[in-house]
Amino acid sequence: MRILLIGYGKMGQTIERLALAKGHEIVGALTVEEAGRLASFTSDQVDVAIEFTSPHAALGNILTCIKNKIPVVVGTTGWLQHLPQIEEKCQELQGTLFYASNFSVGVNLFFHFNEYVAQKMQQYPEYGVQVKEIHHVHKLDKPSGTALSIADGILKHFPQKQGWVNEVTVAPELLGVISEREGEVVGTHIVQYTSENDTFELHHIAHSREGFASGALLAAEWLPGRTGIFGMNDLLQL
Ligand SMILES: NC(=O)C1=CN([C@@H]2O[C@H](COP(=O)(O)OP(=O)(O)OC[C@H]3O[C@@H](n4cnc5c(N)ncnc54)[C@H](OP(=O)(O)O)[C@@H]3O)[C@@H](O)[C@H]2O)C=CC1
Ligand SMILES: O=C(O)C1=N[C@H](C(=O)O)C[C@H](O)C1
Repeated sequence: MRILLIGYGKMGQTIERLALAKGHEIVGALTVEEAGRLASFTSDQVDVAIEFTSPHAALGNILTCIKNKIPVVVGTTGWLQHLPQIEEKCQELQGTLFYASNFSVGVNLFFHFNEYVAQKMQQYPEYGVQVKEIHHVHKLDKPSGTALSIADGILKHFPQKQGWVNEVTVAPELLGVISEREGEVVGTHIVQYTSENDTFELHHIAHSREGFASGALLAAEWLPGRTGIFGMNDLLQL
């Protein structure tokens, strides 16, 4: 497959390594300096683009790919407020987008178990719930995209909670989502239920970026030939 990497940082470089090992071709790897080159690529040259850049760059990159009929896999977090605009463009131009707050198979299993546990725990009001995420100090967005997906999965089953706040809270109508930035931590997510008597946790620790990269590559192999907006549930059928 001919892959265009949009973003050539920690994720772009990990994806390149795994893609070359699987026999794929990298037709370009764009950084900030070369961002303007994106518009010149067409679907004749690229089978799929993989976008891991920064929250403020994702919207423009996605719209350019849709305009140029290049299927695009997006891992960048912190841009979901623009989703309605992207959905509209995608429908208008028959575009192809795959996005996930986290491409690791383990985290997507975690999402599944998180919802199962939330559904059960909602029946036991003596337990409080909170989400915690820990990432490296370079991360630009908070809470992490993964923590927001986890929060959505909890809020769906806790009708008494009206939303989340990015701090510790004891307000029963709010879900606390705590963000910590520490050294080079790849990505840790914890859901914690605590009563006066005990605490139990769902805990996911990414040991490296390979899990994210191999998931993004799986999505890129699956995507060409499809039209619409897809995510990990479509790919993994969990
Ligand atoms: N969904 C998932 O599974 C995962 C998502 N992420 C998310 O992916 C994103 C990137 O992470 P990571 O690789 O660690 O970040 P890095 O900072 O290591 O790399 C970002 C790269 O994007 C480039 N870039 C920034 N803006 C543009 C632009 N407009 N056009 C082209 N390239 C651009 C940067 O260029 P330059 O080198 O010139 O600065 C850099 O090469 C983050 O939002 C992160 O949260 C991360 C891991 C997993
Ligand atoms: O910025 C990162 O590094 C990561 N970002 C994603 C997120 O915001 O959830 C996924 C992963 O945790 C690593």
